Parts: sequence; structure tokens; C-alpha cells
Amino acid sequence: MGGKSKKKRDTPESFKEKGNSAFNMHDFSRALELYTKGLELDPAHVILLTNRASAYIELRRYEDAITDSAKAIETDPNWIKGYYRMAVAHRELSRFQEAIDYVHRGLAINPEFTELLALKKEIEADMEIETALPLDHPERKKFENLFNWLIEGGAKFPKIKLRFYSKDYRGVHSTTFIAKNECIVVIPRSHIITLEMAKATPIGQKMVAANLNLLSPKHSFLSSFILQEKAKEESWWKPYLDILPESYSNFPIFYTDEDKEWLTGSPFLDQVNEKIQDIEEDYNCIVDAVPEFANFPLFEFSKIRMGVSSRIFGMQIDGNKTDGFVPLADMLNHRRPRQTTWSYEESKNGFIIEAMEDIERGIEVLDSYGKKCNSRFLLNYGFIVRNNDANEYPFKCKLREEDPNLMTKRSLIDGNSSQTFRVQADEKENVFNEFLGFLRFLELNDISILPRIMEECQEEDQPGFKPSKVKPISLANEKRVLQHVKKLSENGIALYPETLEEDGQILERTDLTENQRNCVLMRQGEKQILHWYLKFADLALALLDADRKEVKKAAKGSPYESYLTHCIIPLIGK
Ligand SMILES: C[S@@+](CC[C@H](N)C(=O)[O-])C[C@H]1O[C@@H](n2cnc3c(N)ncnc32)[C@H](O)[C@@H]1O
Repeated sequence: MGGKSKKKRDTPESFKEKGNSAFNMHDFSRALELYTKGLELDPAHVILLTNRASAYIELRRYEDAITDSAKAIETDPNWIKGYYRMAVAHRELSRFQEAIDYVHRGLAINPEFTELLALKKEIEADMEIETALPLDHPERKKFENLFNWLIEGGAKFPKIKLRFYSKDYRGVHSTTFIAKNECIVVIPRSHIITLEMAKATPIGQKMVAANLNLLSPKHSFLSSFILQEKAKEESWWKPYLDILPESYSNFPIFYTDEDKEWLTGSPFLDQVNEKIQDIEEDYNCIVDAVPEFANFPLFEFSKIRMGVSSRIFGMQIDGNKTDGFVPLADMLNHRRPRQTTWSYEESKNGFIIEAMEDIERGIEVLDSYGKKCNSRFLLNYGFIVRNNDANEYPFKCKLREEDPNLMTKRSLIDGNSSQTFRVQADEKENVFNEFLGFLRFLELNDISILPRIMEECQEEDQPGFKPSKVKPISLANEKRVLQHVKKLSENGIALYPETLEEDGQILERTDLTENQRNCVLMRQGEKQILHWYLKFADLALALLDADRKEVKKAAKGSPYESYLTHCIIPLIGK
């Protein structure tokens, strides 16, 4: 009897009500089930159809939502919610033109329908972003060719698209929701340029045969591959070659003298000049062994070298480590922490990218190029990371010519007179200990303790002097070390024409070119480290005369807590 009366209550309306309650409780799967039950009783129930479409949208099943909405519109062409859901689902799939068409069809029925009016504005904003570069711009055409070439070769990337921020700066965006662990991109092996391929080219073979002593062999081989392919009238790789940037003017090796002036005082300038020389040295080395390589001008070689340094992937194919270009995978821009992960996947016979977290529709899909200081980002990738916690400053520590123990000390550091420590504003980094350890050694007057120091440096597999193993020696030695740190920091700061505060003000200007801005950000990062060390030296020097209690108090919560606790307190106690 009870069963019978229950059946009586099961109507499309009752399922709709129950479905709506579940929907309001955000239980979209249950709502979907209930709407489906209602539709089994009345398949053309337009409210149930658009309500189920709504549940599908919440569950990110947009194609199903489109099917239901289409049916609702077909059943009742005046059912405005059908157009609304259609537009929403299409928008979620980044089919903006279809989405806006449905908005217009809905508004034709009721021009006042507020949800449609709001949606119209949002879709129009989406479309404006999409068309930052005109739809018929030749750059877009090049990417269409690249994508077709990749897809014909078996590549898969159904949920991403390229967005043009400008002609030369592009990024990858999700066209729809991407779930954590989903594979976003597969690039078949046939479309990857590897080091082995570069070595197998006519010039590559001659380079291998000449057994060249190159400073950057991988980068040079891959550059020679690109140059050779570009020179061919018809290259199979043309769709990829065409999308490589034409201008590398944001890379410091191509900075004008004017740009470089913005780096006055910065040790980064030395890195830039070294890079220019290293590339030229590799170029000359290749030309000496393979004279026809001179057909490629040094300028072109240098540009492609920057293309390689900013796009190269290290991977393992068939168990062998290699490096190469992976078209499209190299369109993802950098951000830390990692949002995606990539690898060569033997089972897929290709290079894959997977999402490490849920990625909402429309947002930029990013890759992490690693934790690097801005000098490496700027030099090799042509951009700067703001508030970069991995910035470094190279402190060059020189043995003093007048040091009576110069020769003994020099012999312990392999005949060198100086050592450079790329320090960070972080006492937990090992380089902090190496830097201070080296200064303790450098400031050591009583060399009778050198044998003990050397003994403490010894490790089974690695004999020799290790600065990080040199712990505080004495109060007097540590004082000289801290005075040395202070001097190095002050000297470094004095080299820049502008102060740290002035850099902050300059960055507020709106008339800076990208290169000028990057130079200021670069030197600002260096100065921040120098000031960190200056503060460190001043504080620690002042505490050398304090009592333990005072040092403990100053240490607590300070950025130098570990040093003060483990280096200063034991010295005071001695
Ligand atoms: C692997 S490519 C990425 C695709 C590149 N945006 C393009 O349009 O070809 C690396 C280059 O992208 C740019 N880039 C990547 N991440 C960036 C970021 N976080 N900020 C600024 N530029 C970035 C730099 O010009 C870099 O040399």
C-alpha cells in the first residue's frame, strides 16, 4: 500500500522540487539524478531540461548541458532559460561567438532579462581579451599552422589555447576547466627536436668529428640545428621555426649601451659581458672547425642561442638523457610554485604536460622554470621575477696581498687569490656558511690552527679545504669577519649611482621601457641583499660586546637567529 502511495507522489514536478532542493544544497550529482528521473516521466519538460543543464554546468559537463538546453529550445523556442544555459555552457568551453549568439537570441525574446544582460557583458570582456591581437594578424596564422602541423602528427592539447598579450609575448590559457592530474598536452616524439638530431646534421657531424671544446655544447648544437633548418628553402620544421621569436631585444646580451647604463654598479653587467664573450668563443670555435658555419652571422647565432636557453627542455627518451625543443610545450610562461609538470612519457611516445592542481577556465596555464635568481632569469630568459626569494649577490672575497700567510693560504685554495660567493638574503642557505667560513679563513692570523681547520674539512670522498666547515674561531676573528662583511656590503652599495629608496621611486614611473624596468628590478634585488648583509654585520658587531641574555633576545625571530644563536652566543661564552 505504502509503495503505491509513494508512486503517486513521483511526478515530474515532485522530482523537480526535490532536484531543486538538492541543487540548493550544492549536491549537484543528486540534483542531476532527480532531474533525470523527472525527465524519464516527461522527456520534454523544459524546466527540468534547463535545470538539469544547470546541474551539468556545475559538474563541468558542458556538452551535456548543451544537449539539454538545445532540447529545451527545440521544445519551446520562447523558453529563455534555454538560451541562457546554452550561452553559459558555450562560454565555459571558450566558444565565445556561439555564446554571444545565444545571448542575442535570448534577448530577442526578452531584452530585459537581467542574467542574460550580465552574461553579455562578461562574454564581451572575454572576447576583448581574445582579440588583443587582431584575429587576422599574421602571427595568429603562424600559430594556426603550428597547431595543425602538431595535430596532424598526433599531438593532443584539447583544453588549451594560445593568448596573445602582444605580438611577441604570448601565453597558454585553459579553454575550459582542467582537473588536477589531467594530461593537458601530448607532443609526439616525431615533433621534438633533440640534441641527437642536431648532431646528425651535416654541420653537427663535422662538429662532433672535430671534437670541439665548446663552453656550451648542447646549446651550440641545438642552435646550429635551427640555423641549418632556417636556411633550407623547405624545412619540415617550418611551422615551428616560424613561431620562434624574431626579436630578442629583451635579453641583456642585446641591450643597447643606453640600457646598460641602467645597470651601472651592478655585478650583473660582468655576467652579461661574459655571456657575450662565451657565445662568441663558441661561435669562433665552430667556425674554425667548420668554415661554412661562417655563413651564419654571429648575431644570428647569438639570437638562436637565446632562443635555446629560454626554451630548452631536458628529458629522458628511451632511457637516454637528452635536451631539445618541444613545440607548444615551450609556450608556457614561468611561475612558481609549480602548477604543471612535464616529462617525456615512453608509454605515450611523447612529451606530456600534466596539471598539478585544478585549473579554472580562462586562466593562464604556467610552468615553473625552477627556483632561480633574477640574474639567471634575465640573462637566459629575458625577464625578471618580482619579489624573487632566490636572488643572489656575488661577493668576491680576496686574500690580502699583505697577509703574512698569503702563500700558505693560497696553497690551500688551489693557488687562487679570491673566491666568489653568490649569497642570498637567507642564513639557511649553505652559501651563507661558506661565505662566512671563507672570511674566517681569510681573516685568520694565527695559522697554527690551520691543521685543525683542515682536519675538520676532510670528508672521505672529498679532500681539501671547504669554507662551509670553518666554524667561528675566536671573538677577535669573528669581529674581523663581520667588519669584512660590512665593508663588502658598503663597497657594493657605493657602486650604484641610485639608492635602494630611489629605485623604489623610479619603479613607480610609468614611462620606463621593459628593459629599463628590468634593470631597475635587477639592481634593486642586489641592493636588498647588500642591505640585508649590512644590517646583519651591524647587528652582530654590536652584539659581540653584549651579554648572552641580550644576544638571545635580539636573536629571537630575527632573520639572523641561527647565526646569532649558534655562532655569537658560543663565542661570548668562551
Ligand atoms: C619558453 S618561452 C614561453 C613562451 C613565450 N611567452 C612566447 O611567447 O614565445 C620563455 C619566454 O617567455 C617569456 N616569459 C616566460 N615567463 C615569463 C614571466 N613570468 N614573465 C615575463 N616573461 C616571461 C620570456 O620572454 C621567456 O624568454
